[in-house]
Amino acid sequence: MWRVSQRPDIARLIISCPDQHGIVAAVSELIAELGGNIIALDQYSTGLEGGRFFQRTVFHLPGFAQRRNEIEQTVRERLAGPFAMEFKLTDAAAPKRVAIFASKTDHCLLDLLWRHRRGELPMEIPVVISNHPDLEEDVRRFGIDYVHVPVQKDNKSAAEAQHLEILRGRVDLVVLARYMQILSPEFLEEVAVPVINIHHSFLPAFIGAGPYQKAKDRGVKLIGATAHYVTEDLDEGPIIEQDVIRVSHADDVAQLTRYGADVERAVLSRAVKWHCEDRVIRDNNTTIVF
Ligand SMILES: Nc1nc2c(c(=O)[nH]1)N[C@@H](CN(C=O)c1ccc(C(=O)N[C@@H](CCC(=O)O)C(=O)O)cc1)CN2
Repeated sequence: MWRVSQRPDIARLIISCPDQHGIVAAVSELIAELGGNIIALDQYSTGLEGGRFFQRTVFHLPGFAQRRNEIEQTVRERLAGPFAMEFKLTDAAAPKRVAIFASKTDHCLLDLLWRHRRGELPMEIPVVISNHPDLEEDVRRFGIDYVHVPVQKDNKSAAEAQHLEILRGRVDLVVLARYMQILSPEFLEEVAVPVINIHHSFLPAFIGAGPYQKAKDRGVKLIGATAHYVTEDLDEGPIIEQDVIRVSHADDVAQLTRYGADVERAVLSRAVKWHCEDRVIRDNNTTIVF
């Protein structure tokens, strides 16, 4: 039994544009004219008066892979131009190429590798990069390449240059699985693909380092985790997914860290899966998740 995400000839058209009458009709008519059959469609509008419209359309189109360039050009001419539309046209059968960055903490990294091995995440993992050697053996057991790139205060730009050399042309997404180095604006510009981070707090609470200690000191009754796109503003990027778990006064920081780890890895895996399925659309500093 094919899962939709694996079947050949399944395309996804992701659009955003100023809202106006006739967008859904125009998209549907064009897909039908091209010989496609819509199998899923989600849309959202922030309002007709000056609002923006977002839509994710999944359709079956025999020979899509061979006709992709022609279809993309037709979408550009018939939709993007007339509706001032931004769009992305993807092949659902083409897994996203995802590089994972990690430091010493293993739970988020191993959760992604384990779910990937089980076929739960529609992605390929060409490489894991870490600023520590600790996790190399674990990663290689999954048959995945591991590159140790040490990072110190005085060599950050050289380390990032090495990262870019490893990643160039090989990835569609970078995931920071508790990677404990702040990425420079230059790196984010150069890598030119989305970067997803898991922050171990329920943002916007407790931005930056040591959120579990901050949570303990504040006496919160809920702790959480947040997966977000990375921007140069630390932990302030568009939120993709969050979750929380109850805690009590009796829990010390070590217990908060243990409870939090389960939330972090579930939140990150959901965010990565939804991104790989083209379900997440950025709208300034927020996201729409279909
Ligand atoms: N440009 C960005 N880079 C990173 C982000 C981000 O949002 N924008 N998120 C962090 C992850 N993170 C919290 O989730 C985080 C990681 C590291 C630090 C930090 O202070 N790092 C120090 C070095 C610490 C060390 O060597 O152990 C530093 O980089 O100087 C704060 C928050 C990942 N990167």
